[in-house]
Amino acid sequence: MKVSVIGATGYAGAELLRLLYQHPQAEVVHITSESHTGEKIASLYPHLRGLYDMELESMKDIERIGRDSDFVFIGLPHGHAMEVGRALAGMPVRIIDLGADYRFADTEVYEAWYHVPHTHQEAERVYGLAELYREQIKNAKIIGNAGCFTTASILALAPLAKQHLIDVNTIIVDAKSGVSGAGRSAKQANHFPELYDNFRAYNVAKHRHTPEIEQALADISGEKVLLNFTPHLVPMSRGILSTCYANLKEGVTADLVSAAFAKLYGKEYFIRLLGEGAYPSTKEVRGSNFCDIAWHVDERTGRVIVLSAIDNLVKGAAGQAVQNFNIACGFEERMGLDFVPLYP
Ligand SMILES: NC(=O)C1=CN([C@@H]2O[C@H](COP(=O)(O)OP(=O)(O)OC[C@H]3O[C@@H](n4cnc5c(N)ncnc54)[C@H](OP(=O)(O)O)[C@@H]3O)[C@@H](O)[C@H]2O)C=CC1
Ligand SMILES: CC(=O)N[C@@H](CCC(=O)OP(=O)(O)O)C(=O)O
Repeated sequence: MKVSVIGATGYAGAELLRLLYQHPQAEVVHITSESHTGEKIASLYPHLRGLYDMELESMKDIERIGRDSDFVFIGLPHGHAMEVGRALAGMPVRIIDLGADYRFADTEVYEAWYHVPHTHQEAERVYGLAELYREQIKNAKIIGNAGCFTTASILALAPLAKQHLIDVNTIIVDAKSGVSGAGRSAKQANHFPELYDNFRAYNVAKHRHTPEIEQALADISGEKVLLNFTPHLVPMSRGILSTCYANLKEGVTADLVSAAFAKLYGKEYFIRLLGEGAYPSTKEVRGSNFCDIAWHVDERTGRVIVLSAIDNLVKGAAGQAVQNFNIACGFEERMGLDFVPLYP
């Protein structure tokens, strides 16, 4: 398959190049950047030196890139992928967008939280969370790859929402991310003295991943879902740990909770069920496409606490995009993704 990466100079795009390099069925034909057109990717990411020889191109001639490609991966900030999607709409090329433009079924929700007009409302799109939307992904023209915090949090709660074991309107998601989640461009909050030896929450009660988690859990449970999501920034480069709380319904036991996880994920290679009472950690999934999940039933409070860990750049972005690419192509889902986590 000929593939191109739009926005190859971002952290998500560069991680895609790392993964695609050793994918046996993908050949990268175009990589783009608007601010480094004409340069080699290794001048920006020396870890890729010797691996990609082509120059970064502008995406101005996106139709030509689309004609040359079976798949286009987009790693642009939200609001920009829609322009690419519209330009390629009449062509056979398929699209996997790592940003938020194609994640929402209801574009009014997107507009309300992202504060930009949705300019490709008619796009036929599917939500790209591989384990939960596999059937829809198979034939999709446009895949809106799930977000990073959202992947960790939805996967943690989906079995309980699906089996109606929790009151979905009592959910609290408390998540922590490494700083690569914020992208490569310089921001004061990500400056070393602000980050180092520090730990803080941000965007409380207003983070854009809130409606994305609500959308997926509502779809899975068949109920309207309102929840609280609080992200935190941790001074590490990669990794997300999501701690999710919900009230258990009357009579729900720890065994029922464990059975719900086994039923939904028992055959999922990339979801590793650590079981009741265990503790996933970001380092145990680092560099891999795994999502490690454990759960704790607190009989005293009647709550369940689910913990999930992913690498934000892999299962939370580029790895999931390749997993979706594999599904869309009918390839073995693990193809090019069978990494042992980089530990310690
Ligand atoms: N980082 C992460 O962990 C995750 C990121 N994502 C999503 O992936 C996308 C990229 O994120 P990330 O790689 O972190 O971001 P970066 O800030 O690291 O990279 C952004 C990329 O977009 C390009 N770009 C920036 N502004 C514009 C513009 N106005 N027009 C065209 N291109 C532009 C940049 O290229 P250049 O300036 O060279 O042209 C660069 O390639 C985002 O939508 C993000 O939400 C999703 C999940 C996780
Ligand atoms: C640490 C950090 O800043 N994380 C980003 C989320 C990651 C991202 O890029 O957003 P998507 O997953 O929706 O694409 C944030 O909170 O906005």
